Amino acid sequence: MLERRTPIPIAEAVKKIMDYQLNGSTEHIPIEESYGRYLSEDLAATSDVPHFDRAPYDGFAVRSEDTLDASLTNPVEFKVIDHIGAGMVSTKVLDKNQAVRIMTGAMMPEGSDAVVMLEVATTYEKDGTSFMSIKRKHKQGENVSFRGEDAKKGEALVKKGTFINPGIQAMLATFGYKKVPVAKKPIVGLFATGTELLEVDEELVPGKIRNSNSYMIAAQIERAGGEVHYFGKLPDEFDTCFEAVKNAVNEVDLFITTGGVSVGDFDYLPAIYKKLGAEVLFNKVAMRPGSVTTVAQYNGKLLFGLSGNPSACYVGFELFTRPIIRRMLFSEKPHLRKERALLEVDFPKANPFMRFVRSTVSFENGRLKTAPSGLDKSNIIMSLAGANSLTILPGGTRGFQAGDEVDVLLLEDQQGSEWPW
Ligand SMILES: Nc1nc2c(c(=O)[nH]1)N[C@H]1C(S)=C(S)[C@@H](COP(=O)(O)OP(=O)(O)OC[C@H]3O[C@@H](n4cnc5c(N)ncnc54)[C@H](O)[C@@H]3O)O[C@H]1N2
Ligand code: MOO
Ligand SMILES: [Mg+2]
Repeated sequence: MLERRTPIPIAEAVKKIMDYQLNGSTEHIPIEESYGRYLSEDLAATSDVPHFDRAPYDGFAVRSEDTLDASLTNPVEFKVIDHIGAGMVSTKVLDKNQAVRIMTGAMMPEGSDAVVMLEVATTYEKDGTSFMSIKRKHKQGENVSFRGEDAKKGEALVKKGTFINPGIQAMLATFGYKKVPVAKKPIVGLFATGTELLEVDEELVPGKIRNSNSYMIAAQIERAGGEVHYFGKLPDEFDTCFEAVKNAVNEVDLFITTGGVSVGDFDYLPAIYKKLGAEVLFNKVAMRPGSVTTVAQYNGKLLFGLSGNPSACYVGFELFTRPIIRRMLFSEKPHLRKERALLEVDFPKANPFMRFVRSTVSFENGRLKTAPSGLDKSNIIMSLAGANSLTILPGGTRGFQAGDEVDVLLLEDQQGSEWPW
């Protein structure tokens, strides 16, 4: 007899997964390789930045008190006693009406407390000695980049779990991180199931299709921050699949299969979970697409039985697998970022289940708007290419109209949501 499946609300399904407090771990990698990884420790400033007062302009370091009488009608003259570039340190101590020619980035000489920009100084020589004069006064601290103005030692800067962007790389370098503590990428195992599946380089033959899910999911795993361990494709044969899954699960942190989770005669995943003795957390979710998404727990490992239908598979990954990967990357906001957007088209048909429409969000006059990125059926592949978001249409008895404000989940965003449900 056909097993009846009871759909559970999506929030409940996501919660059941997130209740598995899978821990991330740290590894130290060369800073050159850290772009695109996730910090595994909070970052604080290990020194003041800059760690000395310095000139932000090319010009002359002076004592501001010596400039007080300078005016258009009364130029004040300074004797130039030294000449330093960035990285050089003057050994001179400024005395009355003395200046040091200084370049951007050089340390302020002792005694100086202001910088005269080259453009406002008149320079000349008398008997082989350099002088400059100015026609306006400079305040104490004028044109000085002070120690600690960028960061103070001990100041909290970035939280762990943050995506390392080019700016964070600059920060890491500034604080001397030759090796960077990052979250180890969770290893996500992947099998595609289906006797109909051809390899990418195989010619099309009647009844068979090229396996696209593996490549799609592999890219999604990488986008989420995980490492793909692709085991290949499997035919719809119980024993072959059972043995393959049983052996593969032990080699990875999380495990994904695509296909074979529905109620077809060759949909073996439910029976495989049963024979393994895995605990099924849910096997039906009140959502479209991806309603057949099945998640099980086996020896503390989560097994994601994603639908074979490409769009259902895609959505199932983003809603259920992505957040646990991000959690293992120490993120405090592991779910897709949720925003409000204006619908650009009508969806007249009511749907009992919550729908996730592959969409393109864009900005118009500072407001987000959203439109489907293609045909909205779960077996459709082409609509995935332009999808940078999932538009959420809650289930119920009514449809939606262009101009309605709806929630969208952003797929390409690093900020995330703490809990979007
Ligand atoms: N009687 C019912 N039939 C179906 C139901 C249902 O509730 N009752 N649910 C439908 C829904 S919704 C979905 S979604 C699919 C889920 O099917 P499976 O997860 O079991 O996946 P398969 O049957 O293996 O494949 C479905 C579909 O996707 C194609 N596919 C599979 N793998 C790949 C791949 N790697 N690359 C590209 N395309 C793939 C496959 O050829 C099928 O066309 O079940 C419905 N049926
Ligand atoms: O799981 Mo199916 O629509 O729900 O694609
Ligand atoms: Mg099936």
